[in-house]
Amino acid sequence: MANEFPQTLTIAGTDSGGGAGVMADLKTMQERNVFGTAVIVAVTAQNTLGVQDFMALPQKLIDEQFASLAADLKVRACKTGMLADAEHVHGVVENLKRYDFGPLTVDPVMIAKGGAALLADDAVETVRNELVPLADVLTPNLPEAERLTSQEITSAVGMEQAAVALQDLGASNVVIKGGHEATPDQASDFVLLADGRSFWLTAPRVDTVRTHGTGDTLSSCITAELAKGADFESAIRVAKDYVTAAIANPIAVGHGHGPLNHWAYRQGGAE
Ligand SMILES: Nc1ncnc2c1ncn2[C@@H]1O[C@H](COP(=O)(O)OP(=O)(O)O)[C@@H](O)[C@H]1O
Ligand SMILES: Cc1ncc(COP(=O)(O)OP(=O)(O)O)c(N)n1
Repeated sequence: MANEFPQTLTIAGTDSGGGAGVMADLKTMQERNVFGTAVIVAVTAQNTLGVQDFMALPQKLIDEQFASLAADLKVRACKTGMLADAEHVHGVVENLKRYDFGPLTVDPVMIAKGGAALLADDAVETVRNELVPLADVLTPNLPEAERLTSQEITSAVGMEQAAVALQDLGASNVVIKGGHEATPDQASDFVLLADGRSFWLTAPRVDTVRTHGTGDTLSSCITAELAKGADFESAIRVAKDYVTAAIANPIAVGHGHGPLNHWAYRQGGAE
């Protein structure tokens, strides 16, 4: 039905602390005026200090969540986040091939800011071979781009080369996030679009530890914009402004890597 309210889907893990994973995704989707749904792949015991424990759900229950959504809702865009291990990456890929949930944004989550592994080491190959080729948008941070390309990235040129390598693996549009870059002044992401055009998105680097869930927030905002019909370039540009505002207007929550301010963009926070 053409006039159905835009519906989105996140396929990821939960964060009991509310700052990352499915929680960050749904907050972002709500703020961007789309209806958010979720397939939970893993449950973490997590707060701003780190990940204390996690468990992936049985694949059968994950398959059933996909089937429930497909039987009723009209999802227009979806994203993946924490997928835990090779078996679950493969199971999610099978479901993404089975159902049409619109353009797919893949955030290839591997390691949380506190250092906890959210993807088993041997699953990187499954992400590279099975999930990346399905990605309409791929949003690795620098360590993830290095793992996926098996290349060390030490410069802007290295980010540009990695984006090309990731397109060669089958991703259509690539955003290499520079949050982990050692630049004191700017947070710069490199974007390579499917048609070959490329550009840098640059924002002032905020000197803060409240950066929990930045990657999730960026990728779920891209998903929300795509669900509303935006083209890939516009969706990525809005998402960069959204995450920048959410980082630049911090809220005091927790004692470690605090979560973002998901209201900031709507309230006219620095973009
Ligand atoms: N301190 C910061 N100041 C401003 N922008 C930031 C900061 N840290 C990250 N970002 C931005 O947040 C987004 C997510 O990047 P990143 O933190 O690298 O992802 P991830 O959470 O997956 O590690 C990117 O647009 C990046 O440039
Ligand atoms: C359940 C869950 N999913 C993803 C992450 C990582 O999120 P990210 O946006 O990369 O944020 P940081 O971990 O870098 O803060 C997570 N922590 N938990």
